[in-house]
Amino acid sequence: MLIIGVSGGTGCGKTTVVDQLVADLPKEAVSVLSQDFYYKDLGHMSREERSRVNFDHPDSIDFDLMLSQIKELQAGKGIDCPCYSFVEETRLAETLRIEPKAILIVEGILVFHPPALRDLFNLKLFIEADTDERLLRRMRRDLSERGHDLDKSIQRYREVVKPMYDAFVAPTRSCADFIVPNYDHKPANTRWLSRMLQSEIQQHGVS
Ligand SMILES: Nc1ncnc2c1ncn2[C@@H]1O[C@H](COP(=O)(O)OP(=O)(O)O)[C@@H](O)[C@H]1O
Ligand SMILES: O=c1ccn([C@@H]2O[C@H](COP(=O)(O)O)[C@@H](O)[C@H]2O)c(=O)[nH]1
Repeated sequence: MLIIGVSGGTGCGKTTVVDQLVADLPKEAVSVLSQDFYYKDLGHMSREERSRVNFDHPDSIDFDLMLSQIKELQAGKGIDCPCYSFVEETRLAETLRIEPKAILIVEGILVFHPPALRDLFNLKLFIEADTDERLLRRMRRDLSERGHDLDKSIQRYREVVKPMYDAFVAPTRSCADFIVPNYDHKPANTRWLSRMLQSEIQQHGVS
């Protein structure tokens, strides 16, 4: 199994780039794991307490579970991974079945942070967009999809998102094999990678 890590700051376009790659590859050859699936279960907290959690600090992610599930996939076993609701700010009761395939893409702001996870990747991509563009994309998404209001979104960005990006995300840029630009209305070029992965699949099969 080839494991590809995709990271970069909030709003840089990780999901967009991963979707592009998935669309270019046979669906029986690729599965995707998002770091977002592994936000810790906060069901024991009130709404008010959950809204004060720092979701940009590595401690907010259950990396032990994430690592053990990736290792299960590597061993050829399917996993039931947790589902997370951004609107409820906690884990949902349902799980998502993911089967092992030839290529596993793992994406998230902090996936290059823990050395044990970083070392599992055969290829590391860091997606890059200007900071102001990332902020605008994030605000639009927070308001339209994640149930935040403008004040909450601005406050979180200032107090948590930006400082945590500087402390934990930006330093991992240098460990990436490729920096992939994804600027405003100039979609990232991922054709080279799709072609490389297609030839890998042809040589080694889909599982
Ligand atoms: N090159 C681009 N130009 C304009 N908007 C983009 C571009 N890439 C992504 N977006 C938009 O920005 C938002 C955040 O992108 P997304 O892929 O979810 O980022 P991430 O997963 O890194 O947080 C989405 O609404 C997406 O459609
Ligand atoms: O309940 C939550 C959990 C996380 N977030 C924010 O999500 C981003 C990471 O996701 P991206 O898709 O990479 O933007 C992180 O910056 C958290 O602040 C949230 O808003 N609510």
